[in-house]
Amino acid sequence: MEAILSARNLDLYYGQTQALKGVSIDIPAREVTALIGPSGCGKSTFLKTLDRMNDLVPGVTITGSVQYRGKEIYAPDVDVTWLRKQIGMVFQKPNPFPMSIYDNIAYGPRTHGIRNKAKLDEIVERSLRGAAIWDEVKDRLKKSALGLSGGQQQRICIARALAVEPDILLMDEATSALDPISTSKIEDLIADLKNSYTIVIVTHNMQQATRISDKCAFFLLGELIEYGDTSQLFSVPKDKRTEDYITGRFG
Ligand SMILES: Nc1ncnc2c1ncn2[C@@H]1O[C@H](COP(=O)(O)OP(=O)(O)OP(=O)(O)O)[C@@H](O)[C@H]1O
Repeated sequence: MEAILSARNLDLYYGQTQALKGVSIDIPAREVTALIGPSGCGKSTFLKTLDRMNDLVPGVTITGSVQYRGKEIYAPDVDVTWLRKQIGMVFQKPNPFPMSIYDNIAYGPRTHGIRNKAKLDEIVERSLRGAAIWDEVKDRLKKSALGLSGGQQQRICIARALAVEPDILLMDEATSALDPISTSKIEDLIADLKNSYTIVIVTHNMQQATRISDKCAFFLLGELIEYGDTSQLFSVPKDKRTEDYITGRFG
């Protein structure tokens, strides 16, 4: 297995409160890894450590190691802008910028210095196609992204993430605010995207984890309890606590 992201003995404290306890994990390239576990167990915190989003939170202390393609992402010489270009994030609530669909997608490439109109047009079309929303928006690219439905807005956010050609996509409960049809479209999209990208998702929905993930990691109270192939984790969990969680005995 080629690990694209590896955490070792990762501890994270918010002030005095320990939210991650000695997490060690190898996340494979071009697969979907799902992080599951009850509310407050540290799933989002762990996801955010992977592109250093916790750095912005005052009072956070992080020890241990996270490597992206063998490079320590917490090393002092790491350019966080570069890191976040490699590792994109899609949030729970669709958050398109208050601007046109076109400008939403062109935003990232423009900040990275691309000005050429033909080049931007190409990136916008490729990204919207990649996020399976081109046909729905191609005739209204100059209209505000805020006029789209929630499910469409979320695909715009995925397209915006794809526009800077990331290596990895992190998704924090990216479908929990969406209706079942939009959810199913995004799940289909994730299945397509894993041919080209590594995807790590946080989900509360265990059916979703079984439908779309290859690997699954179960967290409890900041600890990684069990990690393995999704089919195995859900059919023959190794740890009693995993079994209790997936059978609905708690959480
Ligand atoms: N910015 C913060 N400051 C202080 N404590 C925080 C902060 N963010 C999260 N926590 C705490 O860290 C722990 C883990 O939270 P986290 O959001 O990572 O859990 P989660 O598993 O993603 O939960 P949920 O499923 O409810 O989103 C919780 O106890 C939470 O209260």
